[in-house]
Formats: sequence, structure tokens, C-alpha cells
Amino acid sequence: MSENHHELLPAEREERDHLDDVEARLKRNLDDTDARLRHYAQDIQDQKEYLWSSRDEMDHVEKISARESIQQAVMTGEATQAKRNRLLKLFRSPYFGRLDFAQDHGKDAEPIYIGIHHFHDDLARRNVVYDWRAPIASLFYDYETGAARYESPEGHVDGEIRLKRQFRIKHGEIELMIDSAVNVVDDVLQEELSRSSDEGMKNIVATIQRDQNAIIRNDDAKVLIIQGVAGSGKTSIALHRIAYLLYRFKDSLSSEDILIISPNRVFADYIANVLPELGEESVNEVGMEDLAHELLDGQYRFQTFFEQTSMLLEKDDEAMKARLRYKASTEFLKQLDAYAAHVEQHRFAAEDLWIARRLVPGWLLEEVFRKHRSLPSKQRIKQVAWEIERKIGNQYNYDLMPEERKELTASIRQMLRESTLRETYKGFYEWVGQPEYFKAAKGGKLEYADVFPMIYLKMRLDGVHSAWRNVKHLLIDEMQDYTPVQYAVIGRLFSCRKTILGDAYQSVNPYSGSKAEEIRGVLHQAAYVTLNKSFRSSYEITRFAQRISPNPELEVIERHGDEPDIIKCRTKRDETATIAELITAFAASDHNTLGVVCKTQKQAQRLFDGLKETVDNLQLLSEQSLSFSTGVIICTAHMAKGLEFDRVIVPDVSERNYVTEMDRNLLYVACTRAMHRLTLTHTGRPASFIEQVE
Ligand SMILES: Nc1ncnc2c1ncn2[C@@H]1O[C@H](COP(=O)(O)OP(=O)(O)OP(=O)(O)O)[C@@H](O)[C@H]1O
Repeated sequence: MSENHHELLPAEREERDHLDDVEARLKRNLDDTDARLRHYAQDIQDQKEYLWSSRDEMDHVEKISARESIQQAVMTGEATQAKRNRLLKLFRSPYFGRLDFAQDHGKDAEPIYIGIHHFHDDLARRNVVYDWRAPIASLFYDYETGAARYESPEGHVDGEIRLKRQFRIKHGEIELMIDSAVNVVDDVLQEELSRSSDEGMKNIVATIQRDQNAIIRNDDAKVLIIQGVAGSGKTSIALHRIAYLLYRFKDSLSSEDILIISPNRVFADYIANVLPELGEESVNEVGMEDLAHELLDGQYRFQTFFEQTSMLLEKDDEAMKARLRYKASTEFLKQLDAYAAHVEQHRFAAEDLWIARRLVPGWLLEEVFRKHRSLPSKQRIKQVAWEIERKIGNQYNYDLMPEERKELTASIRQMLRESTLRETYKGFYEWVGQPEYFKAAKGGKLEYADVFPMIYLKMRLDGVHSAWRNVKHLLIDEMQDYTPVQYAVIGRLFSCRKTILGDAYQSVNPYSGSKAEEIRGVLHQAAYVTLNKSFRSSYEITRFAQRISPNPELEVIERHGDEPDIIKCRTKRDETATIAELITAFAASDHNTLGVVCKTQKQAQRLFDGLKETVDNLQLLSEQSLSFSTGVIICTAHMAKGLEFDRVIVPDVSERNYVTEMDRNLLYVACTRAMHRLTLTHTGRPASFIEQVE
């Protein structure tokens, strides 16, 4: 603002006056809302008192009507209260952008102010602030000054943007105001990105980028797959997309219709405040394991994804890797399909049946049985018995007696070769001639890689129940960590629209995941978009991470900071002491979050034990953790996925600890969690991935 100080002065005055005007309007509307709330409260009280005092004289119908009237008044009161909350929020920061848009050449341009919420001055009957999701607001994200077009419900609207201005307003003050002819957003974006982190993910409405806006507002795609580099805003965009869809389709979509499949509870907590900040309710969230538990009717105990990844990291088990790799292949899904068809073909041994001295031919039983492929076994037997009984009635003009009916059902049941789901699933490995690929995990639990194939088989042969059948929009984060079979289960379970996002470079378990092309092979009609600009980390951190795991597509944002530090320590004890010092330096800084990101849970635990005496308020995240908070957090790279910290320390980056390709991925994930500062520590020789970097 300072460079253009003189030019902007009249504009500043104009904006100051405008802000005063908006605040005065907000105040008047708030006073009016308060008066109405008092009126509703009094009205509810009066109605209640009346109902109580006249209850003896009222008949049943009058009482119902009086209660309904109270209910109605309560609902109106609640809606007014929600409006009051919105007005209060607007007070803090009523808008962040302005554009002057003229629909025709020569015509005057009308200033349009854009904010996180819409503000209609009810008293003056005027739109004062437009919601960022309104059709016209897309101009703000899509264009600089000049010719522009937006899509309104009535069709294209063409015109010209004469002015585009960006603000940061806090508590009634214009802190920042920038006019843009070329690219406004960059300066403000830089400011936003260089700030310290909060307790959770923040909204980015003021600085959404053009390609991000296109993804948020994509109404057409039935399935939208977003492949985005680390820190490109995938998760933020996906949540803003949900807020946008809730606004755009408010008559047919509400927050209860949306489900997020998230990698763990800490992540769910981390993102939980974004939608409420955007004025929407929180949406349902479920983990893959919870979903699996439900689909298996709680009947099987299984290892978790986290445990499976930990096993892989702790011992280099070639046989396990081979099993996982096979079960993550699209070939496996094809074979599973073929096996399901084979089981279906051979599970019913139809034979001629005599019932009440009447013949029911085997071919007829076979035919009726085949017809009801989609029913679960129990219902299927019932249905076949019922149809056969009707056919006997028609053919022989005879109604079965209750005993005969029972006998018929029992005979049909006997023809069905039933075995448990686990046995049927195990049979698959014999059928493909690879019995060694089915192996129980510790304590007789199912190995995680077997859970979804088994559910898939159950779906194909017997059907599943799920509380989530009515979901209208499904969001899946960390898509790279789910296998084609998992997508096949999801595809069958959720026929709704889907937004699926992730990054192939951040797979924490390279033996058990899938790439976007494989997902597209399973979920048809999927649109595919990429986000290649990385926003989270400073230029220096992103360049450093790029040398660990190069991705030629990635674009680095020019926000500069300190070079990452690699500190060599003499002994393990020195290393712990160094980390303690780094934590002390963090505590004295104005940063809010520090992540100490280890490779395995055991290493995280050991470091936590070594530091907890000297460092206050240290938190260790585990698979069971529920929440994310500020301060110092020790966790694994697996748990840190999707999260971000002002500063990150990656301990033990020695050549003994980071060896395999899987380790390389984890190191990449760990380093890309840092926004402003990154430090790596090691004893002995550093890992080759780091040596290349030095
Ligand atoms: N347009 C934007 N304006 C301001 N900040 C942005 C923008 N896009 C992304 N960011 C910031 O970049 C950071 C990374 O965003 P986010 O966590 O959504 O990325 P991601 O692609 O899901 O990352 P990862 O895959 O590495 O977990 C966040 O701090 C987010 O606020």
C-alpha cells in the first residue's frame, strides 16, 4: 500500500467511508435482529403461559395446534439467531474484495463487494455484500481488469471489470488494500502464506487461485479426481468445494448428505473448523476402518492400515510385500470378479425335488435361483421358495400346507453350498493357485490387505448393509493410500457424486495404494484435474524436498525463508539434546506449531520418552489420538500426512534409518509438512537421500 500511498489516498478515503456505511448498516440490522429476538422470546413465553393456564379448557386438537405454534416460533427464533451470528461475524470482517463490473460498454460499473457471507440490508432492501460462492463472485477469482464473463442461472453474462480491489479488514480497520490491474492476489497471498499457523486448517476464500476456483465450482463432474502436489491446497479446495456445493444446491443438498472418508481422527479434527468458518455445518466423517467394520457387521477382527504400514517399516518382509502388491493390483480385482462369478455359478446344486408328491424340476429351481443374484442368501432362499410355491399353485392347482412349505425351504437351503465369508475368501487363493497369499496377521486377525477384498466378495455374493447408503456427496482424501479393490467397494456402495484427492508422491505404503489412472479404471466417468503449485512451504523448503523426491510438474511459490538445516550430532544423546534446544528456540519464537516427525511409532515413542522430562506440554500422536492442537507434537510421517506445522524437525535422518523407497516417501512427507522452517538431525552418516541434497 505504501508505494501507491498518494494515488490511493482518495480511494482509501472512499473505502473508509464505504466501510463506515457498511458497519452502520450492519449495526442497524443487528439492532433490528435483537429487537426481533426479544419479541420472539416474549411471544414464546406468552404462548407457553397461555397453554399452561388454559390447558383444562383446551381440547386435544387445540393443544396440538398451540404446541405447533410454539414450535414454529422457536424455529423462527433459531433462524433469526443464526442470522445474528452471521451479522456478528461480518462485523469482524465484512468483505475482502471489490470489483466494479459493467455489463455493457459505456455503462457505469457497479461496485460489488465480496465477503465470506452474504449481507442483505433488510431495512434498506439492498444487497451490500455478496457471498464468495455467488455466481458473480467467480469474476473475482477468474479475472483481472478487462473483459470478463460469468455464468448466472440465466446463462452467460458478459461485461467488463473496471476495478478489482483486495482488502484485509480486521475489527473495523482496513489493514491492507491493494488494487490490481495484473495480478492482485499475489501480494495478499504472500502475506497470507507467511503467517504463523493456527489450531487447524484455515479458510482461503480471499486468495483462492483461478485453477483452484475452477475445481471448487465444477458442477458437472460425477467423479472428480484431484492429483495435487504437496501443499497445493487439495484439502482446502475440497472443503471449499463442499461449502460451494451446499450453497449452489441448497434445496437438494444439506450437510447431512455429505460424507468425508478421512485417514485418521487427528486429521478430521484438523479440518473440522473450515466448514463452520465458512458458515456451514460440519459434515459426517468416517475412517476406512470404521467403514470396513460396519460392512463386515462387526464379525471379523482385523489389523489397521496404520499397523500394516508399521509392520512393513519395522521388518523388511518380502513375502508380505508380495502379498500386498498383488492385492493392490487391478489384475487381482479382475480375478476376484471372476472368482465371485465362479462361486455364484457353483454354489447352488439344483436337483429335481418332490414336494407334496409333485415334481419341481431342477432346471426350474436353478432358473429362479439365478434370477435373484442381488439378494443376500437368506432372503434369496425365501424368495426362491415363495416363487416355487406359487408355480406349484399355478401348475398343479395345489396350495402347500405349512409343513410342506417348511420342507420346500429346507430342501432349497440344502442345495446351497454355504460356507463362511472367510472360508469362501480363503478359497479364492486356492482357486488362483496361490494359497500362501492368504495369511493371518498377529493374534489371528485378518491382514488389512484382506479386509476390502473380503468385503468386495461379500458385496458380490451376499450384499452388505450400510448406514451411509443415502450419502449424496462423498469426499475421499489421501486417495493414493487406497487400493483398486477399495475403490471397487466404494463405487458399489456410493453411487453418488464424489470428490477424490491425493498425491501419488505421498504414498506412505507403496505396496498398498493406487494411482489416479487405476482409480479411473474402477470408477468410470471420472474427471481428472491436477494442481501443481505448492503453497505451503517456503521456496527453500520446497526445493529441498524436491531433491529428495523430484516431481518435474511441481511449481514452487516464491516465498523465501531460511534454508533447511541438517545437523550432525555425535551421539544419540547429543541428538536428543539438540532437539530439546530447537524446541526451546521454537517456544521463544512467534510460531505456534512445531512437528517432530519420526519414521516409526517406536522411534516417536522413544524420542517422546527422552524429551518429556525436559520439555513441557509435549504431545505424542498415535493412531488413537483424537485431536490436533498448537505446541510441540511428536508423531510419525504417516500420522502427519495432511497436517502442517510452522516448524518441522525430522530426527534420525541417518543412512541406517532412511534406506528404502518407502523411507524416501516418508521423508518427503515429513519435510513437506513444514511451512517456514525445517531442521533435520542425524548421527553417523546421513541418508543417501539427504547426501544428494547437501
Ligand atoms: N489459494 C490459497 N490461498 C492461501 N493459502 C493457500 C491457498 N492454497 C493453499 N493454501 C495454503 O497451503 C497450505 C496447504 O494446503 P492444503 O493442506 O489444503 O494442501 P494439500 O494439497 O492438501 O497438502 P498435502 O497433500 O501436502 O497435505 C495450507 O496452509 C493452505 O491454507
